[in-house]
Amino acid sequence: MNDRTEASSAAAPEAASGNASGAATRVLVLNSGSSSVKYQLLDMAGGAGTVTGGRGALLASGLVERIGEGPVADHAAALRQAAGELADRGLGLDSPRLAAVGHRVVHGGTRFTEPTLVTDEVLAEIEKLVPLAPLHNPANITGIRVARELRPDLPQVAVFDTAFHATIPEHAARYAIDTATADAYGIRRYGFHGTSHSYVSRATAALLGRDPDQVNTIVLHLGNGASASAVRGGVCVETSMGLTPLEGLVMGTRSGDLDPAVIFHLVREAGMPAEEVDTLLNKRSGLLGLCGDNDMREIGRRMAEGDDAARLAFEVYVHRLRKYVGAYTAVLGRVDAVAFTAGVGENSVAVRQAALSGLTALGIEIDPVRNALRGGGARLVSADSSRVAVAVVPTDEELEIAAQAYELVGAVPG
Ligand SMILES: Nc1ncnc2c1ncn2[C@@H]1O[C@H](COP(=O)(O)OP(=O)(O)O)[C@@H](O)[C@H]1O
Ligand SMILES: CC(=O)OP(=O)(O)O
Ligand SMILES: [Mg+2]
Repeated sequence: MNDRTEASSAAAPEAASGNASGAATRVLVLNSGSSSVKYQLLDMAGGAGTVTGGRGALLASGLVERIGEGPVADHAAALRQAAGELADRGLGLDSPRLAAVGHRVVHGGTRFTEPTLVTDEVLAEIEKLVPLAPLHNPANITGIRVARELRPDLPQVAVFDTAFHATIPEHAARYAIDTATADAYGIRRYGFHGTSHSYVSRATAALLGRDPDQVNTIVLHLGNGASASAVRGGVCVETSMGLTPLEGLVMGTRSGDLDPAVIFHLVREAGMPAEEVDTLLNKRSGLLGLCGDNDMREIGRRMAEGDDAARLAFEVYVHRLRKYVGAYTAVLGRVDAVAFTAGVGENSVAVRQAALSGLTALGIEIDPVRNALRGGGARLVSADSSRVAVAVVPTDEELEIAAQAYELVGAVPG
């Protein structure tokens, strides 16, 4: 349990909210991952605003980790623990100040392309999408159920990872397989981490002092899961994750792109059942599969000690990134900015440097000194001579989810 609650806000939550009127202006955001639950309580009294403009005030945040490995038996237990932690600070779910709970839901299929008020019917639809996001949607559903149980009267808003990618043109969303089969089984590129790609592309435009509709950006979201997107004038036109969050970049434990025949080869030659191949590619591949570690910090330490497996894992990871930067440059035609975000993107000087060095022909020049400076907020790390701006832009999926949920409940009568 890593408690990030700010002591001052916890001690005087009402004062910290900047809202003395007692109106329901708070949103609790739940981001339930495959093995963790992140939560944030925000006060949106200033208005949902634009995400890069008016900001919600953070009242509390926390993280319940290692679900299933010890005292926290499952996601329901983790959510009850989170609710208990908030209650201990006088910020419990029973507060009349709460306007909504915003839930990150990873897969929204083709139906959910907007933030959606959760009803029984909506929940049933989200359940139907479990086979397309087996590591993520079940946790999101548990989050919704527990929050509903604790506060049945409160609006629950689902904000979908796939939503921002709904604008991807058909030629990029279609896989080149038999159309009838694809349509019968919903097989197409959906894309994920959309809340982050959306937020970061707008924050990058703001950093450049330009309107989002004037800026073409390649966003590299590099967390445990990792994905790239090409955003033209604020509209997503391509992304690296596909039917599920397995495609594309090399990730902590996921392979990303590979020849689909690898799967048949493992089934036929190694006698692996499909389930085992699924687990191999999702949980025992990526950086972990290549070198035994999925944390980029640990890989950096091992590389410094001359560890060859760690070095190779790093090189496979950045080679894939470079391929996507090149491909998305071709897709966009004109690139104004490349933006790095999430745990690895925001913190790994070495990944950013290696991924973008030698790309002068594409107009991309990273400045090693700027890149090595550790800083808090959004910042430029490109050389002055670079045609393309290179930026490090901290993502804030929770704030974006809160803003979207608050905007929606504001629009709902009653
Ligand atoms: N200082 C750092 N240097 C390099 N990598 C880092 C650093 N801090 C965090 N990371 C990486 O960020 C990853 C987690 O990113 P995050 O965006 O929090 O993931 P998620 O939201 O998917 O859990 C970790 O696996 C770790 O490799
Ligand atoms: C969709 C996805 O990969 O999410 P995460 O990075 O949280 O695992
Ligand atoms: Mg994340």
